[in-house]
Amino acid sequence: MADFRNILMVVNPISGGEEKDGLITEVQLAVEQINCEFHLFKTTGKNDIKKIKEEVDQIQPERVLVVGGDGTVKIVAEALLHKDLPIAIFPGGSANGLALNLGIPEKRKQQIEVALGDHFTSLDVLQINDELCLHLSDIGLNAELIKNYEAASIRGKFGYLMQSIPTLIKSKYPYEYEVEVAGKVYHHKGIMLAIANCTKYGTGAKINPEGQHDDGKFEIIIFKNLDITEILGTLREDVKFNPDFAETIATDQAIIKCKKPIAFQIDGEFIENTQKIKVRIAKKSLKIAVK
Ligand SMILES: Nc1ncnc2c1ncn2[C@@H]1O[C@H](COP(=O)(O)OP(=O)(O)OP(=O)(O)O)[C@@H](O)[C@H]1O
Repeated sequence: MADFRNILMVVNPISGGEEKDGLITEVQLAVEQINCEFHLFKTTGKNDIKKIKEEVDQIQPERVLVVGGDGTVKIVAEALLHKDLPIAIFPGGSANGLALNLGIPEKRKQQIEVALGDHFTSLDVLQINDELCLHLSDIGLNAELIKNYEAASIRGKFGYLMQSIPTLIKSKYPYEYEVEVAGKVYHHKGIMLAIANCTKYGTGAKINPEGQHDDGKFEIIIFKNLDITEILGTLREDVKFNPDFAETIATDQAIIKCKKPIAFQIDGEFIENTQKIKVRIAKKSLKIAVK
């Protein structure tokens, strides 16, 4: 176990709709048992990046524990950018895609062991326009679904399910994408274009079988149609896409243009309707505790 003096725990109190006091108490006990000072910061949804930066500057922790979903991990990552400070993830959102990709255990005791342990991975991060992306971003139908989910009042997985049929009915797909990679321009029509740093969504759907979070590359995957058999196939571990369904381009930077503004999401948060996206990778920028 690593040697700590201060640990900061950042908790999103509303993520995943679950109560987190039990987890906080358990982690606090484990931290105090190793004679380390425990500091707690609860996000408010307003200016959290700035406030976490201030907490970190004041406390000078050796590790930051994050309790929340992908959106919360992203907030913490933005606050810690360019600092060599490892984080640990306690999956606590309705979508925990990054934790799933990194194999963070499901049992609390093991999560605490990992969080206070000394095994790490170095995650590449993507810069997409002015935003950071740790995991997965997409332009098209899935982002449209997230936009509708965020505008509705029902949270959690059921909330997504409730929005899926109206999204399918209202969306104006196929969308037209122009992808510029290494001086080459590709034109595609499809239901969605994913920008993937990892392999899976938080639902377990494996949309980027070739992806690795630390290889200095990301994948652009264009999904051409709503083939339900292929979509269900992404739930298998050994996914192989039919080229009529999906096409993949691996790169370290790209420019994506759309004919009309299309819904665009990063790590499960709707960003805006957009027509142009610039993506580049920053290699191994975030140190995360893993098994
Ligand atoms: N106290 C708070 N009240 C309201 N929103 C908050 C609060 N703290 C953080 N947030 C917001 O929560 C979002 C991140 O949630 P996260 O993705 O981690 O969990 P989630 O359960 O997956 O979320 P969602 O159900 O919205 O997908 C960010 O938009 C952040 O600004």
